[in-house]
Amino acid sequence: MPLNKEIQPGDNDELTRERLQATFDTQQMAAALWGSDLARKRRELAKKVDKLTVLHDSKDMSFMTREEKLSENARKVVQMFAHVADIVEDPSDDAEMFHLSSNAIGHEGHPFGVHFVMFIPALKAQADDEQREKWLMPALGLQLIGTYAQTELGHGTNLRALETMATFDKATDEFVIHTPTVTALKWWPGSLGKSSNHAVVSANLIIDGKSYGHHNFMVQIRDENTHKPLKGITVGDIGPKMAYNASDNGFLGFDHHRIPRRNMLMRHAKVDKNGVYTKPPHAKIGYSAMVHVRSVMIGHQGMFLGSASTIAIRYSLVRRQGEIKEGSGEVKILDYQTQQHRLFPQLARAYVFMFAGKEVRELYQKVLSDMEKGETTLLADLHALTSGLKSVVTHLCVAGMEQCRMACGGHGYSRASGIPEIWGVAVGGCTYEGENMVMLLQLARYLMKAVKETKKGKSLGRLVDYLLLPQDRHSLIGRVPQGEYGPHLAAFEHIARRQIFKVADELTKLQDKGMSKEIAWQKKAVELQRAARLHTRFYLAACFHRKVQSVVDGRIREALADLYHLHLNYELLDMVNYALEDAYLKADQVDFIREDMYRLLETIRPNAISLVDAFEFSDRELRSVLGRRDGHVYENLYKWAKESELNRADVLPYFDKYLKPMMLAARQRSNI
Ligand SMILES: CC/C=C\C/C=C\C/C=C\C/C=C\C/C=C\CCCC(=O)SCCNC(=O)CCNC(=O)[C@H](O)C(C)(C)COP(=O)(O)OP(=O)(O)OC[C@H]1O[C@@H](n2cnc3c(N)ncnc32)[C@H](O)[C@@H]1OP(=O)(O)O
Ligand SMILES: Cc1cc2nc3c(=O)[nH]c(=O)nc-3n(C[C@H](O)[C@H](O)[C@H](O)COP(=O)(O)OP(=O)(O)OC[C@H]3O[C@@H](n4cnc5c(N)ncnc54)[C@H](O)[C@@H]3O)c2cc1C
Repeated sequence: MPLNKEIQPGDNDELTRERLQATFDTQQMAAALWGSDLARKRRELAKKVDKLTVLHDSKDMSFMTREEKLSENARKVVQMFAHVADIVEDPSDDAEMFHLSSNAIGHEGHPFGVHFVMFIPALKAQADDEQREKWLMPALGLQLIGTYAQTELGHGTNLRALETMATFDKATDEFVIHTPTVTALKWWPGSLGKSSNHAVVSANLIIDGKSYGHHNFMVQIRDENTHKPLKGITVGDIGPKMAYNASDNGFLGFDHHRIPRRNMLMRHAKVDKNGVYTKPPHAKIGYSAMVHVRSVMIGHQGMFLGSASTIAIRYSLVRRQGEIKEGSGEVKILDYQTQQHRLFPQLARAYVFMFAGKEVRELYQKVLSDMEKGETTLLADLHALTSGLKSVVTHLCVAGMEQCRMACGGHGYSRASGIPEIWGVAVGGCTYEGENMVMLLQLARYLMKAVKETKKGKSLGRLVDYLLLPQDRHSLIGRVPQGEYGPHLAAFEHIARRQIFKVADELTKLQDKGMSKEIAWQKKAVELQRAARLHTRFYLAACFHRKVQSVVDGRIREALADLYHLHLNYELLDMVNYALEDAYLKADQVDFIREDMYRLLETIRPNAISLVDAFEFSDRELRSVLGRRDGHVYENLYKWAKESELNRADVLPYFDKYLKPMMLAARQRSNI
């Protein structure tokens, strides 16, 4: 039995030979990546989706208009729910459902995207028991379609400036929801434009003329039967986007629209019938749906980068171009060192992002169950961690995916590669759920508080314990045996700690000179976001270390360790300026890191296909001609191109309408 479990009769021979070189069992690696239970469920659900033709794309989405895309994905999502009990083991398991939707529907969006990822989590965390009964149960039972309407045309980041009003009317025991200006229109919510009939709406709570800041309200926006907007509500689609065009992101305006008082989500903050307001136990508890998405995004983004790496690495083993030694025949492009250097570090990042995604979900679950008991101590840690990870992971993912696209040459630019769409979806993640730079500055706030605690000999939390440790003056990289690469990890720690203390000292100096805290913050904002990035990159490297250490099977651990060591080298070189500034690393150590990285590229090369096969993306899920498991790329690229709508006729009307008359006229002129 070969160790790579993807080998099948009829596959491209080149790929089979590559797969036979695996040093580990790909299904065991899949278990390390996804968790053994989820890996098994993914495998089984993919097989079931393969058999259920009603879940298959009716044609490649690249050849569809937006309306066709919306309709196609609405059709598939309805079929998916109709068959869900036969396909998944536990429909209430978000991870299993996500993988089902990834297989059957893809990532271009569908009417229930925000319903599951924000609307339901908002109800779970913020609705009281009676409200859960009223809306959560119908939402889970698909009796209604919900969205999360927070961002406005004028403001997305600065939530304190949101303008939508929810004014309490004591006489009728109602809130009057109103959009006072054009900039107050809700703008962007997913599935709002044409699909949803309910929304969790963020609006400023106003009682007796006093504003209590924004709170969340349940608002029905469309009639349950006719689907027409209710009186006092204007709603529509905001138009085409870079990608994600099967989602109808929308706008929404209210003209003194009335809802019952009990439509304010009241698990934590409350308003009684006399207009008496009760504060929540934590000022930011109403932000929980955002924290939820930030926590799931990390693993999803890792998956997007894993998909792009799979496509590029498989294709690089099919594509031959040029010779390394003259006369010895064209080589697979993955045999070029530059191609390996382009792709393997992205593969390593995909792995670690998936591991970090798992860790952060565990912390989220813990915080959620604490919150249920009114306990909010870990909320700040979770906010800091998710803010940093969300920003660094999305940024590195899209940079990595772009490398994958370019590594596929011309065919990478074609939608047949599958990379443009997932890149477009992933890059949205740099903006949604908190613009990256803004979220890095949120983490920086936490880090600056941590420095203050450290100076008192205390730690703000587990994530920043390392700030209490003393700084070494010189790195031991290349000075001691490599072992588990401890000196490399220590270098990540050193770089992060130094930048964090450096910027904290600079802030103090500016304030000592009389500058206000806010202006000093502005003067150092770029350095602050750098501190946040370095802290997060250290977290990621340490997470990779924890994962490798936890693996029991020797062959899996060895293959993972190669990726981990490559990651350490590659990322350190990417941040090397920070280590050179204080001469922590010497030039010869940088050379040592480089040479070790080149060695690791060669070590990883024979396992490359098995490391991507271990993601176990089905062809249906990958939606890529270049990334096909069987490697039959060229004949299928030709087949795909023939499906282009432009090939429906040899001559298209625009030729007769514009080009032919122009050429005829030009010929006539030349005959005169
Ligand atoms: C069938 C299908 C099945 C399954 C489907 C499964 C999955 C689906 C998959 C994909 C999903 C599909 C689609 C999803 C795609 C997109 C969804 C995107 C949705 C959105 O974008 S919603 C809108 C998001 N908006 C934002 O993120 C706004 C960003 N801004 C902010 O968060 C805040 O304004 C802020 C944090 C920047 C600042 O807030 P503030 O002004 O109120 O606070 P301060 O800066 O003054 O800070 C004060 C204090 O509070 C702390 N703080 C801030 N936030 C939090 C928090 N969340 N938790 C805890 N603490 C917080 C902050 O740190 C300060 O603390 P300090 O101690 O005073 O320093
Ligand atoms: C695909 C997609 C789906 C979305 N889905 C939803 C949804 O379902 N529901 C919803 O409510 N919203 C949704 N959004 C909106 C999204 O959450 C916001 O666009 C996002 O939070 C960024 O806010 P903004 O657009 O106001 O950007 P801005 O804040 O205007 O950002 C513009 C620039 O200003 C900078 N900037 C802003 N503030 C600061 C600051 N304090 N310090 C330093 N720099 C700053 C930013 O870094 C950025 O460079 C979605 C957006 C996208 C793209």
